[in-house]
Amino acid sequence: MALDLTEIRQQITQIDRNLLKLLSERHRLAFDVVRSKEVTQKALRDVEREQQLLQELVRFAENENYQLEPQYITQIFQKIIEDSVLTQQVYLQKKLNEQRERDIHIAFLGKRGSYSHLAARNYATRYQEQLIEISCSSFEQIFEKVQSGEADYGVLPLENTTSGAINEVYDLLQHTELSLVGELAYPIKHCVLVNGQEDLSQIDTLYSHPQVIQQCSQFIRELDRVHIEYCESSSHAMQLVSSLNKPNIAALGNEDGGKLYGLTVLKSGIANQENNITRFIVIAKNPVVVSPQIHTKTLLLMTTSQQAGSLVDALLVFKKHNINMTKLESRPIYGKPWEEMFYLEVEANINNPDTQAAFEELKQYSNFLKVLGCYPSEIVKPAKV
Ligand SMILES: O=C(O)C(=O)C[C@]1(C(=O)O)C=C[C@@H](O)C=C1
Repeated sequence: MALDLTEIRQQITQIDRNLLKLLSERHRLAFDVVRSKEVTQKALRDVEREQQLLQELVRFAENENYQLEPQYITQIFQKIIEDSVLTQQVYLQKKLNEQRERDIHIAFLGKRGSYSHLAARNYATRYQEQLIEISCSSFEQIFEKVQSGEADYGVLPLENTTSGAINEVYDLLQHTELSLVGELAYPIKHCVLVNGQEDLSQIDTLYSHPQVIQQCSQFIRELDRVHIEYCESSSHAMQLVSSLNKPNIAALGNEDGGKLYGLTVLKSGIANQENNITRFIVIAKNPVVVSPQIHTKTLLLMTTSQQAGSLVDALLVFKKHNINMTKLESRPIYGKPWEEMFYLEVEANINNPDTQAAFEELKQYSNFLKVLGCYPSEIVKPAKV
C-alpha cells in the first residue's frame, strides 16, 4: 500500500533539516581551515584536494550503492566547496581591510529588482553587511555617488556571457580615480512578465533595457510583429508594465524583480544563451589589500606606442613572468581617432614583488599604464573531475 503523502513529506522535511545541520557544520569548518592556513600561509584554494575529494565521494556513493548520479554528487559538492572557498576569502579580506562598516551604501543601476540591485544584495550578503540601497539612473551617476562618498561601493556590470563587454562601463573606468575592489558573477535569467494571465500571442509591446533585448533577440524574432520600448533598466520596464496595467504589454526582466512589482512570469528561459551570466565589478574610493593566499586579479589600463608589434611586446612581458591574462579589451580613446586604450585583466596580486617587476617592465612598452584595481577573484571555477 502506498504511504500517505503527508507522512512522506514529514520525512523529507526531517531529512532536509538534517542536511542543513550537516551543511552548517561543514560551513563552520571553513573557519577552522582558514585559521589554520593563516598560520601556514598556504593558498586557500587547493584544486588537487578538491579533485580527490570529489572523486572519492563519487566512488564512495557507488560502493555503498546510494543510487546517486556522479554528476549530481559532483555538482552539489562543487557548490559546497565554493561556499567554503568564499567563506575563507571573506574571512581573510575582512581581517585585512578592517575599515568595512556594518551598514554599507551601495549604488547600482535601476530600481529595486534590477539585476544590478540583486548583485549588490549578493555582495552585501557575502560580506554579512547590511545593504543600504542607492538606486541610480545611469552608470555615470554610480561613479559620482561613490566619488562623493554618498555610496561606499558601486556595483556595475562589466561583461555578459551572451552580449560581451559593456563598453560604457569600460569607458567610464578610463577617467576614474576610483578603484576596483571586487567582482561577482550573477546568473541572468530573463523572463517575460505580465500583469495578468494573458497569452504570449496577445503581447504587442515589450519593455526592457537594450542589453536585455539583445540577449533575448532570438526569442523576440520568433514573436509576431512585436514593438520594442527601450527603458533605462529592466526594473523600470517592470515598474512601467505594472503601472500601465494594459493587457497587451510585457516586460523582459527577472522573476525576483517581477515579484516586487506584482507581475507574473509568462515565459522563462528566453535568453539566447542558456548559461547567461553577468560579471559585475565593485568600485570604491580606496583600493583594498588582497591577501596573497587568495586567487587575485588585477585590471590594468594601458596604451602602447603606435609602432608595429608594440602590443605583442607588452603582452610578452606577462608570458615571461608567467602571469595569466584573463581578459584583453580595447576601446577608442576620446579625441584621438584610431588610437586604442587597452584593458588587461591578469591573475596577479599587485603586492607580489614578481607582479611589481612585471608591471615595471611593462612600462617600457607602454605610453600610459594605470592599475584600475586589484581584487579577490570571487568567481570560483569548479575543479574538474
Ligand atoms: O581542505 C582545504 O584546504 C580546504 O580549504 C577545504 C576545501 C573544502 O571545502 O573541501 C575548500 C577549498 C580547497 O580548495 C579545498 C578543500
